[in-house]
Amino acid sequence: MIRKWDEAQLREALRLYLVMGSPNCNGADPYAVLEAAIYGGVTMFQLREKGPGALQGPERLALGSRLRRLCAQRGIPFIVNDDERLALELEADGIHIGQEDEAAAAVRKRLPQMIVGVSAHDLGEAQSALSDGADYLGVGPQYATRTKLDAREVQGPAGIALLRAGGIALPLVGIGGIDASNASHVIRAGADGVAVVSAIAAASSPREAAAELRERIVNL
Ligand SMILES: Cc1ncc(COP(=O)(O)OP(=O)(O)O)c(N)n1
Ligand SMILES: Cc1ncsc1CCOP(=O)(O)O
Ligand SMILES: [Mg+2]
Repeated sequence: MIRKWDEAQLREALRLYLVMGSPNCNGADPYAVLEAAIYGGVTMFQLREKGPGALQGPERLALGSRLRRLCAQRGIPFIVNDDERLALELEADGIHIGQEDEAAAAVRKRLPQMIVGVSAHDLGEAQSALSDGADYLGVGPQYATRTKLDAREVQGPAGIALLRAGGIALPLVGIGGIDASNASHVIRAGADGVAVVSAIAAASSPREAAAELRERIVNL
């Protein structure tokens, strides 16, 4: 089976991963936020339309199609959070699922062509995700976050170092409370990149916020 993104390309794409939906954009148009963020250096995008005020039904689909098209035009992977049906409708490049979502092995089997990302909080979950066929891991929360109210306990970059020391070589990103001040610690712990919501989506200039993050990640 031919996948559009091989492992090396995926590792590169995970470098600066923007995760967001309309509730994260401080009233700004998510399209404008994503467009600016890509100019600033974002390399992958996940539509996570979740939380108070999240769009539903046709409005969600319409937003998803606009963002999907933008990612295709700019050549960056477009991932959908949680919702397999929406991922298929939007012809997404991938889907991200957590420990409380559908079983990763079943999703992998149904969607062999897609990038499958899985949230992992410890070595056991990372090993299961690997044997279930995950393409990458999201590991966190690295730092305190106000974006995900049901997030697990903060683990810090040490959580990533533990996975690497335990033999997990899969592409992975840190997520949770990451901004330009702490991103380098996450990369140094062994992550391929950082996944960010508010540090870019809620910034007064998403373009500048993305550029600053990128600078901190690339010039270590
Ligand atoms: C890249 C990335 N990592 C982790 C998550 C969190 O997924 P999950 O645990 O399923 O929580 P929700 O995002 O669904 O609230 C993610 N979305 N992306
Ligand atoms: C989706 C998710 N998963 C773990 S923490 C988190 C939210 C990260 O948001 P922020 O980057 O604003 O802290
Ligand atoms: Mg989820």
